[in-house]
Amino acid sequence: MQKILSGIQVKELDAQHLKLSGKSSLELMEEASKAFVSWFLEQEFSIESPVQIAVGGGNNGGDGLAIARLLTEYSYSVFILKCFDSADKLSSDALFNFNKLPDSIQVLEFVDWDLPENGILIDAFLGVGLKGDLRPDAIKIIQRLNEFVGTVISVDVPSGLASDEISRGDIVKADFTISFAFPKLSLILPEHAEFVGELVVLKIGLLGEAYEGLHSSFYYLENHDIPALHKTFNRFSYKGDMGKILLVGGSPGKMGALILCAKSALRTGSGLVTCHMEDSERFIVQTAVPEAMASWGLIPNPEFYDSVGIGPGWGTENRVRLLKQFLQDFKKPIVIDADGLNLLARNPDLLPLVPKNSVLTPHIGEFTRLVGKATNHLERLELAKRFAMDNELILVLKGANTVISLPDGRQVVNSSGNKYMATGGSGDVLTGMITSYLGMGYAPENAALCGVFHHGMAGEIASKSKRRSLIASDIIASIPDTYIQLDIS
Ligand SMILES: NC(=O)C1=CN([C@@H]2O[C@H](COP(=O)(O)OP(=O)(O)OC[C@H]3O[C@@H](n4cnc5c(N)ncnc54)[C@H](OP(=O)(O)O)[C@@H]3O)[C@@H](O)[C@H]2O)[C@H](O)CC1
Ligand SMILES: [K+]
Repeated sequence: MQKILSGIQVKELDAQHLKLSGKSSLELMEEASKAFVSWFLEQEFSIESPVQIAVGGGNNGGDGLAIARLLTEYSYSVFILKCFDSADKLSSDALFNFNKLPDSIQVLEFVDWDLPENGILIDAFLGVGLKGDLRPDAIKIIQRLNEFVGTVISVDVPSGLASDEISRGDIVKADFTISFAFPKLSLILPEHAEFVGELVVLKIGLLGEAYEGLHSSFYYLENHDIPALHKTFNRFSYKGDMGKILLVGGSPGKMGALILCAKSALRTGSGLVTCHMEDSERFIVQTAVPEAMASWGLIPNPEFYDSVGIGPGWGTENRVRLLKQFLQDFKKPIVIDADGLNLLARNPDLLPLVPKNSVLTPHIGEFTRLVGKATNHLERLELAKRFAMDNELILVLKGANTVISLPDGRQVVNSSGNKYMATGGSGDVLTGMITSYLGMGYAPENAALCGVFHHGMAGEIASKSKRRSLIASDIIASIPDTYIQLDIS
């Protein structure tokens, strides 16, 4: 997994990397710009779309100038919007690329810019070199850039966004942010989602020895990390190997949550799924999910199950005794979600009974009730880290970039998923997936990472054809495609 570095560390990395690799910063700029252009070409933006590139005086602007030159090689009409006073204000690498601009590129003073109705705006005004509060001239430029109605693509970070803290005020609102090497911490904070748009991270040769030497407790979970986290099964495997899991949840009017959870566990690969619920509701499960078994009345024998998932749609009335008994009887890691978490929040004496390395999956509301209130997401992530370490639990804080806090202090930021997944039942699907992996004998950390990643990826696949019409069942229906696309048998 790739480490996520802070803005200050990026500076350190740059200097160290150049020293150790013998590469020049100009070579690195060319590499970053080429990676950007490869991504740009993959999007198949119309060649008719004029491309405006807002260029600042630092190396972010230098990237923009190199991108401009490279894009003309692919017949795009490119305009440079000068957001710096004069060439003598440019960094040396930016100046080099300014002088290499082909004559076909028109260079406009920012003040002379007539906002076009459409097209593409590449924002290479300010990158990670932003220091302190924005100066008034920069604020004016950003406000103007935000009046553009076409597609806005920010280079490395949306201009005006600070790398390591919560930013407020004037920041470019991008449709896409194309960040180099690894995401900067601020790009994954929900407070910045409206500025970052869709985040794309492009690999550049910055990740050698110098990068290895820098410490961070934040990691980024991507496609290529996933296959190694999975267990493999052979042709002698039988349904018992694929795990026997118990899902406890549902209540009158909320049986859908348990059903989604069960279906998702089955699609994830569980061999045997049993749902435990109130007597009155058992027919619903038996009808909706014929592959699952139903249990009601007496508490099922925990010895029989490889893992347990508790909470979806469960309600909190008269549940404490049952939850306590599960926690006492079941010694292996379990998954706790939704009302299971609300019960823990109201009965903190139960927390020490939760088996070590269990996976808790709160959304922000549940997190606040269970762990505490934070004034911003950075603070919340710090609370999450402490909670996971102190209680030796895995805490999956759900959101646009779900963060998995591990008992050893690492915090893993998920890269899959999108805005269309914010729909009822999406969390129940995740609970089914993680419980399923635990039941298959995955180490709890791998179960949480695989569950979160495949869940997000299934949502991405489903939303290609569903967009805002996406419902939780569509995520379940796309789980098989995640295995196919990642070549997992
Ligand atoms: N290591 C990498 O990953 C690579 C990074 N690249 C790109 O480089 C930028 C970082 O470049 P840097 O030159 O360090 O800084 P920026 O271009 O982001 O910013 C410097 C310019 O910003 C102006 N500035 C700074 N603070 C303010 C402010 N408060 N208000 C207004 N303007 C501000 C500054 O102006 P000065 O007059 O103060 O000097 C500069 O003009 C990184 O983000 C990547 O895009 C490489 O190209 C590839 C490898
Ligand atoms: K930028």
